[in-house]
This record gives sequence, C-alpha cells and structure tokens, in this order.
Amino acid sequence: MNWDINRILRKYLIMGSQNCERVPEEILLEAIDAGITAFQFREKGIGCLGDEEKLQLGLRLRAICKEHHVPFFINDDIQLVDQLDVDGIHVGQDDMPADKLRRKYPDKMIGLSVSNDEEVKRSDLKSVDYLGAGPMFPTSSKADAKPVAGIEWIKRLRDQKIDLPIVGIGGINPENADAVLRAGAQGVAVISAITTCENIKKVVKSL
Ligand SMILES: Cc1ncc(COP(=O)(O)OP(=O)(O)O)c(N)n1
Ligand SMILES: Cc1nc(C(=O)O)sc1CCOP(=O)(O)O
Ligand SMILES: [Mg+2]
Repeated sequence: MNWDINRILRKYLIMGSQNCERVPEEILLEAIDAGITAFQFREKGIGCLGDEEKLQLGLRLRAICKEHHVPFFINDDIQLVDQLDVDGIHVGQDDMPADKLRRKYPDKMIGLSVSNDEEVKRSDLKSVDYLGAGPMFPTSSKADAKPVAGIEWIKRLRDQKIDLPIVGIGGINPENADAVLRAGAQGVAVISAITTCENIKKVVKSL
C-alpha cells in the first residue's frame, strides 16, 4: 500500500492497553469511526501486557486497522514488525538506529522522535519518513519524557530547512492542537486526549 505520509500524520492515535480504562478495540474502532488517520500500537510502561498478550492484542488491533484502511505503526518493538505485518515503525533515540532500520525494512514507513538540536544532529534523517517532535506540552503519558520543547521546536526545525513531515506530540488536545499545526506540523499525535475522553467523536473532530 502506498500511503500519503502528509495526510496520515494529520490525526495520529497512539495507544496500548495501559492507556485504556475500557476495551482497547472499542476505543480504536470509535477513533477510526471519528476520523483518525493513523494508529501506533505502543504497549509500554506501568501496567502494560507481557509478550504473548501483547502479541494477541496487537493482532486484534492490527486486524481492525487493516479492515478500515488505517495505517498501523508499531512502537519500538522490532520483533513484532513481521508478526503484525505493520505498515510502519516508530523509533526514538534509544531504539534501533534509523539507518539500520531502513536497511532491514526498505518498504516500511519509519518515524523518528527528535526533541532537541543534538538529537537532530546525530540522526540519519534521510532514512526516515517523518519526525515526531515533542513534547509540545507537559504530558503524563510518558514517564521518561524529555523536557517540554514547545511549539517553538517545530518552528526551529522548519527554520533549519528540515522539510520532512512532522507530527507534534505530548500533551496535545483540542484546545492546543491548532497552535502545533500553525507552527508547521503536518499533524498531531495523541494518547490521553482520545483514550481518556468521554466523547471520542467530538475530540477527534475538533483536533
Ligand atoms: C509519533 C511519535 N512521536 C514520538 C514518539 C516517542 O518515541 P520514543 O522517544 O521512542 O518514546 P517511546 O514512545 O518509545 O516511549 C512516539 N512514540 N510516536
Ligand atoms: C509517547 C510520547 N512521546 C512523546 C515525545 O515527546 O516524544 S510525549 C508522549 C506521550 C504523549 O501522550 P499524551 O498525548 O497523553 O500527552
Ligand atoms: Mg521508543
């Protein structure tokens, strides 16, 4: 499948069972129905599933995305790339290096997190399809989040003539999403704004 990377970054849901107070499959289906454009399976942190249960949940979420033509990314876990037949992989600075990943998976979409200039300098940007830039705002969904970079970080990336597609992440909600887009991002990636809200349709529409 040939995905339009600029379009699919527009409303990017990231989720694992640890983010959900109800059945993850239900949340994903409601979010797809409301118009999310990409999904990342991130089973990580306190309360996350062990290997076998993670695989089983991943297979169920993957099947939902396939049925609804929503691109499915795996976070970090390279072992699941083939088992889940993913469309893309998101890695950070402490995960498998992007150039190695690109050689191993020439046809997958690859996203890379960057939080500051130093990380940009040491990254092989030509191996990736998009950048995850954050945290835009304080977040409680990632225990080891870097210091808040703010929307200035996106402006700074654009000022450096980095023309890769960018998705902002970290503490984004319907009230502040517009500022992230106006700073130069193609889209917004969210966990809690969707997984903890009362009305997924309303939140996704207003992002
Ligand atoms: C779209 C997107 N952007 C950034 C991240 C963060 O990745 P990373 O820094 O590797 O942190 P973990 O998510 O692995 O805790 C992301 N997952 N997705
Ligand atoms: C997974 C992740 N990565 C971040 C980064 O800055 O790279 S912030 C983050 C958590 C995003 O969750 P929420 O939308 O609930 O704030
Ligand atoms: Mg990671």
